[in-house]
Amino acid sequence: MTVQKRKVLERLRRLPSDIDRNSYLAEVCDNNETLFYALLVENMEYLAPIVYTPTVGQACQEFGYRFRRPRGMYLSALDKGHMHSCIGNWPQRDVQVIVVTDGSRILGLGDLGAYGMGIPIGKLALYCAAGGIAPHRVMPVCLDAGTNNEKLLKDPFYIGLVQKRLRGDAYFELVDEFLDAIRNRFPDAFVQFEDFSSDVIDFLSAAPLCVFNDDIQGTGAVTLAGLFSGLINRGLTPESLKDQRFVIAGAGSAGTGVATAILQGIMKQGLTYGEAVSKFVVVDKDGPLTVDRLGKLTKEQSVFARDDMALGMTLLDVVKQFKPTILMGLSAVGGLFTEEIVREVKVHCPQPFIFPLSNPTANAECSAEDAYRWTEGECIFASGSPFAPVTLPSGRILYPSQCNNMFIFPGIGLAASVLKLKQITDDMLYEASVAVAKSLTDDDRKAGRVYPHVNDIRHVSLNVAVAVGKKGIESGLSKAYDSTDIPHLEEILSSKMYNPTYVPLIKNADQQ
Ligand SMILES: NC(=O)C1=CN([C@@H]2O[C@H](COP(=O)(O)OP(=O)(O)OC[C@H]3O[C@@H](n4cnc5c(N)ncnc54)[C@H](O)[C@@H]3O)[C@@H](O)[C@H]2O)C=CC1
Ligand SMILES: CC(=O)C(=O)O
Ligand SMILES: [Mg+2]
Repeated sequence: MTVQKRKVLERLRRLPSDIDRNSYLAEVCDNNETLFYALLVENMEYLAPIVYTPTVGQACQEFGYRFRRPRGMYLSALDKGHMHSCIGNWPQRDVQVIVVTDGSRILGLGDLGAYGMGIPIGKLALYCAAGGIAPHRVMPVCLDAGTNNEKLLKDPFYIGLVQKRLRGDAYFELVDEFLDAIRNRFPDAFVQFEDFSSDVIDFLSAAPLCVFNDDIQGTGAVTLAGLFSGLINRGLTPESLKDQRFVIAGAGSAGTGVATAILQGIMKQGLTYGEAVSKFVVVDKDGPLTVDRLGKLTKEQSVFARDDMALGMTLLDVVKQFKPTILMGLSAVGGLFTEEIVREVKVHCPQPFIFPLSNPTANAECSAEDAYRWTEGECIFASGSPFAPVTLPSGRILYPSQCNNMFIFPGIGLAASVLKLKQITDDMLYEASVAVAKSLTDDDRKAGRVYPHVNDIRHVSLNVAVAVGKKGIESGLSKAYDSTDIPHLEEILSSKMYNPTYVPLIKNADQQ
């Protein structure tokens, strides 16, 4: 395979843009899956931004024009009443990990309808390469309930249903029928919900299936991990999480998921619920979440409603009043963190955390270069999509970190599929955060990183799987293993990881 890999890499380097590289890699994957995964495993830093965020965003936007061959299962509102037979037609018999989207909120790009299929495909590429799930055991799914994106409804290449989105009962019946069909054919499958608009998310209790919402749970866990390692880098202990003050811009699935995970993390350091909740201001497009908005907030948002802020306050006003030590963005609004806002944070905290987590790159609340410049290189920076190292005028080089749920979901999927976990609990997610924080190397820390290098993602995913699996077994939630297996978990899980190598077509005499 060595020459083949070299050839593909050379061709990739000669292509003019990342979107061309993305299309070419899709072709490689269609023609030779083993080669594709071998390349991805060995060149994660180079290829993850092409297969995954940020380029996958453009791939979704241009999905119809670039479409060559179907990959994954498209289930539309027209399949209502037939989903059992549709799922029955999937050619592989041992599906263990499913990523499903309805395309209603793709990264920070809004409603992309059936074009959203690029996301389950990209996520599952990482499940295979980083989490070691064999490619024949994964299934990307797009639930096509229509789209409200006028541009797509007029797009001659649009591949989805040309109709407005189903809402209410009609929509939930579609999702229910899908889940029912999965339960019927793949009862032990792990189902990841991805990029569903926050106003329709209500599936986390799809028992007896093991379901996981990546945007809420995965993003929460990965963010908490970066806070732990950032505090350690600053010479503090993880317990000092309880002394931080958080402003989170964005109160959708990701923003509230992050706030909830940190809240639980703080309570584990000994604070009461009331004390912990007072550490947060969560802001949405209308300003801070406040008690006078309670009737209009979701259950998850209501937790963070405050009585000392006013509806309509700007982010700058909030920062001035609350004096956060940590500023996070999950708003999908590119450039939301202005120079004035970031400098204001630094007035009260000399070494703040600045985490613009929205994807893809154009939607990040600020760039790495801006955040470092505006804080004289003193901030801890992490973003959802990768940024290149930044050289300050002094010549000092700073290495931004990538805070993306990609450090969490492949490991959770590995644990869930091997151990046949019945559910993913908050305790497991907390252990996943700790495992990511512990996976940093001395070199990562020396470079000021708060997340592991992406080239280590396979190892990080194994660490996550071991931590989550151990908690799962201890909680009696594994259908396949018990407490006697805990000491051997790492060996068990690593031995089950898919390795992209060619299998000999003709067996040697001693193998026959
Ligand atoms: N780094 C990572 O691992 C992840 C990043 N994300 C990113 O988070 C972003 C949001 O995702 P969701 O929460 O699912 O979307 P969403 O659409 O549910 O939520 C967006 C939120 O931002 C708020 N918002 C809009 N304009 C704002 C403004 N000017 N100021 C403050 N808040 C504003 C909205 O009111 C809403 O509460 C996306 O860009 C997505 O790519 C999501 C999951 C993981
Ligand atoms: C990373 C991810 O899941 C998102 O941006 O939605
Ligand atoms: Mg997502």
